[in-house]
Amino acid sequence: MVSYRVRGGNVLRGTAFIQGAKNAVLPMIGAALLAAEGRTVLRNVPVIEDVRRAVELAEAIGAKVEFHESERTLVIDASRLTSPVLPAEIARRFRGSVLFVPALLHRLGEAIIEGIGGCNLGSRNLDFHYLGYKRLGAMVDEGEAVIHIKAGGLLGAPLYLDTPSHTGTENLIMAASLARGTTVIENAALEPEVLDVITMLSRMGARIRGGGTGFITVEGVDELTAVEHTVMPDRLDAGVFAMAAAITGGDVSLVGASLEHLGVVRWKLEQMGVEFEEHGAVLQVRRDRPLRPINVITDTYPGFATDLQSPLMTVACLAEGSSYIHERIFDGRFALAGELNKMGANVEVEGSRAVVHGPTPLHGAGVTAHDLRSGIALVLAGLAAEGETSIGSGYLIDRGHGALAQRMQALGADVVREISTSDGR
Ligand SMILES: CC(=O)N[C@H]1[C@@H](OP(=O)(O)OP(=O)(O)OC[C@H]2O[C@@H](n3ccc(=O)[nH]c3=O)[C@H](O)[C@@H]2O)O[C@H](CO)[C@@H](O)[C@@H]1O
Ligand SMILES: C=C(OP(=O)(O)O)C(=O)O
Repeated sequence: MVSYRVRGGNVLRGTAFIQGAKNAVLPMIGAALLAAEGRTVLRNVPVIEDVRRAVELAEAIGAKVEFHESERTLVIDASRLTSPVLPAEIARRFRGSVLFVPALLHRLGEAIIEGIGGCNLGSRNLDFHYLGYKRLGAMVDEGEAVIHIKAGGLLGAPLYLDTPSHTGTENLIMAASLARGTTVIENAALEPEVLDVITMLSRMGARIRGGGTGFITVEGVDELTAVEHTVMPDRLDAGVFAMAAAITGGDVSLVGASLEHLGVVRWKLEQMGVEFEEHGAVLQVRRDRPLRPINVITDTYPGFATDLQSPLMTVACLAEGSSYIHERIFDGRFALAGELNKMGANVEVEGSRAVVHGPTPLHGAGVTAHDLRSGIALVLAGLAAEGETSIGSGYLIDRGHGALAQRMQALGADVVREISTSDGR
């Protein structure tokens, strides 16, 4: 059992290194499995549990994978895939397992999905994925426990997404890249991670136009080759460290953060009183005035990222007035409110809306991470709280943030990662 212990009150100052993006590297591992020859090299890979699970899953289907963690580099040899089964015990532990399906369909003609994990955020449907595969010519059998997808050679087709699904767009682009003929995907996702995946696939030989426009055209090719690619920085990790500076009234330099990728998050934090300054490739973030309340509506990119809604809720607890949050992407993403209230916050939730009545001084407590982002949001709460906060289910935080305690400690925070055995030893 992993937990995080945070003693609050320290003002964060110094330099933090932003990791590579979780939500880019997972589809890139899926893309690497499309290459039937050679070895793919991925650099700037975040050392997080989701990547470790992805490595295990790739090995389970026959790929040879080396994760050189200290070099943050993955070397993937997918020349021999041997099993179409994504086994439950690995696949259920992270969402990225769903991104292995296109490679299995092209390389082995079928994918057998025994489970799909990821954060528990309410309904997380995959109907756009399945509908897309069907339109490309696959047969999808959605059983109670196992999903079986079969494809005897995919054919390009016009596709659309009801809403611009992040992994849905990536999966359909990958499926279309080796399908015969042309595929057009309407209402495609615009996230920077999706564009980074398109860049990698294009280097591999895929013919993809329209990334970032919402209309993507893919001309199928016969094969894709193994390449070297550097994963983009993680804008969610950057957003969290910016908010850590904000909540403690600190001043931090973020190496590898991009203001462009932060988008609306930057404007919202500025409205709250946070200052950003770019010094070449380093982003400085500081806050030395009282926090103002904020209104936030989450949306697909370029809207406010739902994954940063939880950390922002924590920051809003210290703002001088009431903040309003409308969560539009997931229908179960407010479990954090109850945990923050245990720490002295006053957050009211009604349906998809939350009101954060600030400012409320926070005090340390024993709290639980319900998902990755509520976990990191509780670490932020602990930084601002009086006394000690203990955050359980820390594995969920480790799914998406590597070396968190060390990186926080480097800024002067008192954050410790602890491991205990289940029998209390
Ligand atoms: C590994 C990864 O990249 N995870 C990210 C990805 O998740 P993920 O790709 O799972 O999120 P989606 O964009 O697909 O889902 C967004 C919404 O669309 C709905 N939907 C999606 C697909 C579908 O076939 N049918 C359907 O109804 C979902 O239920 C959800 O309400 O994007 C989310 C939204 O930015 C982020 O929070 C996750 O961090
Ligand atoms: C929801 C998230 O991840 P996943 O889609 O991997 O569950 C997240 O990163 O906050």
